[in-house]
Amino acid sequence: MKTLLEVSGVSKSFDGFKAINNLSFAIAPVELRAVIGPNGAGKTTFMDIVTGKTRPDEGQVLWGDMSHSLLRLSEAQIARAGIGRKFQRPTVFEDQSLADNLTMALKAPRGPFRVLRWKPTEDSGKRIAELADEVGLGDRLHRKAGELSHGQKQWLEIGMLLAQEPQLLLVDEPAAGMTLAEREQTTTLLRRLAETRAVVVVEHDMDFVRRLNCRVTVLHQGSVLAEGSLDHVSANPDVIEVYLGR
Ligand SMILES: Nc1ncnc2c1ncn2[C@@H]1O[C@H](COP(=O)(O)OP(=O)(O)OP(=O)(O)O)[C@@H](O)[C@H]1O
Repeated sequence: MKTLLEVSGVSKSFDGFKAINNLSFAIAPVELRAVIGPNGAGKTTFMDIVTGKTRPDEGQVLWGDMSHSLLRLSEAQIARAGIGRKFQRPTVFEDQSLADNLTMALKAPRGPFRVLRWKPTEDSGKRIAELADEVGLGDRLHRKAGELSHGQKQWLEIGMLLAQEPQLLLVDEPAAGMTLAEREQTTTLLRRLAETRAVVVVEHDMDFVRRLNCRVTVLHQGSVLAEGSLDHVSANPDVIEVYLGR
């Protein structure tokens, strides 16, 4: 199997506490993966390490066909290499229209001078409409982002990430604060996005994870406790003890 991202033997301590402990994780170029685990299992720290926000004490993080190490790259370089991260709280510009938000995202990524040189073209207009369609907001392009529901803001932000054409999308607790209908649409969206790229979803909501219908990695005390289908990991006595059974 081809691997897009390979994390191997990674550890990270904070004041002597091992938040990540000899963690290994790999994802294919086209794959949807859910990461679950109790509070403090290391899920956020794992994403911080992949995106360059936190430097591990040991281990490797390798990326792409050429297995380049990400460890020496800055957060901005890692984003440009093709890793997009969606934080839990949406951070869209509420006073701007959806089209303006998406325009900023199109301009943003590739170095500071791109913003200066960037001019709207017919192509960029088309791309903005495509991005809005892709996240189910095609009919709201000229509405202000502040008028969107919480779930719709999350989709807009995913659209803004897609503007940068990430090969790997990391999504932190998308279901939080969403209505049931929004959660259902979000699972559909994430599954569709993962048909052409790698998507890692960190989530506590087990119904949401079930609907993602993908391979699940269970983290516990900074290591992988179990991996496989949700049914497989749910039947694991260790997983039941530390997470699902509580
Ligand atoms: N910058 C930091 N300084 C000190 N301790 C930290 C830091 N970042 C994380 N930790 C600790 O590392 C452990 C793992 O935290 P992390 O946030 O990665 O877990 P998590 O699985 O994302 O939890 P949650 O589900 O609650 O978001 C926790 O015990 C946390 O307190």
